[in-house]
Amino acid sequence: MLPFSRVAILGLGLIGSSVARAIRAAMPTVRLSGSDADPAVRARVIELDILDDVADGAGAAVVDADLVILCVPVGAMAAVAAEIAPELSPGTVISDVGSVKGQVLADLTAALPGMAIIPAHPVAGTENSGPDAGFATLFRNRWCIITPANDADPLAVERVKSFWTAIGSNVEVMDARHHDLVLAVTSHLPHLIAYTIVSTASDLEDVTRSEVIKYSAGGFRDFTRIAASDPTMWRDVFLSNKEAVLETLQRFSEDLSALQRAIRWNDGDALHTLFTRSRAVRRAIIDAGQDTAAADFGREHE
Ligand SMILES: NC(=O)C1=CN([C@@H]2O[C@H](COP(=O)(O)OP(=O)(O)OC[C@H]3O[C@@H](n4cnc5c(N)ncnc54)[C@H](O)[C@@H]3O)[C@@H](O)[C@H]2O)C=CC1
Ligand SMILES: O=C(O)C(=O)Cc1ccc(O)cc1
Repeated sequence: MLPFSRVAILGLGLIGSSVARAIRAAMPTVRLSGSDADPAVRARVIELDILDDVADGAGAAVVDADLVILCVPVGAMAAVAAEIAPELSPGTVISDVGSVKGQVLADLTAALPGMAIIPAHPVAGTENSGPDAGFATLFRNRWCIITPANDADPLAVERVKSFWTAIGSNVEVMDARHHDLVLAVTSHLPHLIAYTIVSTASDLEDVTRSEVIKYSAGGFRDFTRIAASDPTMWRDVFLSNKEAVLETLQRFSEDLSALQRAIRWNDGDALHTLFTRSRAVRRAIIDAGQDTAAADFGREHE
């Protein structure tokens, strides 16, 4: 039996449109509605024909839905929740895909008292945005972390778990605060570092912009992919996960200072030890089947 039969998706960019495509592929009988604040996105989604019904407003999209998924930047979750509040039927499950969970759980709980709120974070994405960037296999074999409050309805949690499993994800349930700490290290800090490196390189006065582009081999090129990620989305991530990001950044700055000292004092052993440890982390990720670059390449050519 399907966990949900009428799903509404609010925010039809990379993630919202991918969720829609994945539902169509895995659960074709589910009735799909949705909306987006941007009229150009709504028009494009109608052209792409990935939903049964594209409404002009979020309120109209959620009428009769048994699952509503908010796929907007984390800073817009509270406003969207307030907009849909009067239109929700009792028993509707509310979820989201935000990259930060503590703030979103608090915002949704405040705006939708008494509703079943089961936040989720598919740890899958790309640097692209908008409905054309989405694809049905985005969540296949990727983790989706579900972060319900302690007193959440266990049946609603099970239904959201089944939903993500049906579209190919591996599901883990975690406390929202713990999620935010883990993701600060594995996702938010790396994005901050990529934004900084690209900005530093293009600011350097003795290296012209064209040289940065011309000689952007290997490492720098990889950083530019991450640094091309959506500015609104990432502004919201850093402002919503301030505490964990600042804590992680403090640790990172200390480690960077230690490296600086090792280089200054020709401490080759310290450098070698650190680089050896890092290489082991990369190998562990590959052994665990979590290196997604090859998989992404495969998908683009499916
Ligand atoms: N991009 C990624 O790789 C991943 C993103 N996420 C999360 O998914 C969410 C969506 O991100 P993307 O799909 O990448 O962004 P996107 O920029 O591709 O799509 C977001 C859409 O939300 C719409 N929107 C913004 N404010 C709105 C409002 N008040 N009402 C209705 N629609 C509104 C925008 O017009 C846009 O079409 C974010 O919370 C992000 O943190 C989660 C996993 C991966
Ligand atoms: O493109 C990449 O490398 C990403 O890291 C994608 C991504 C961005 C944000 C998330 O919350 C989850 C995944």
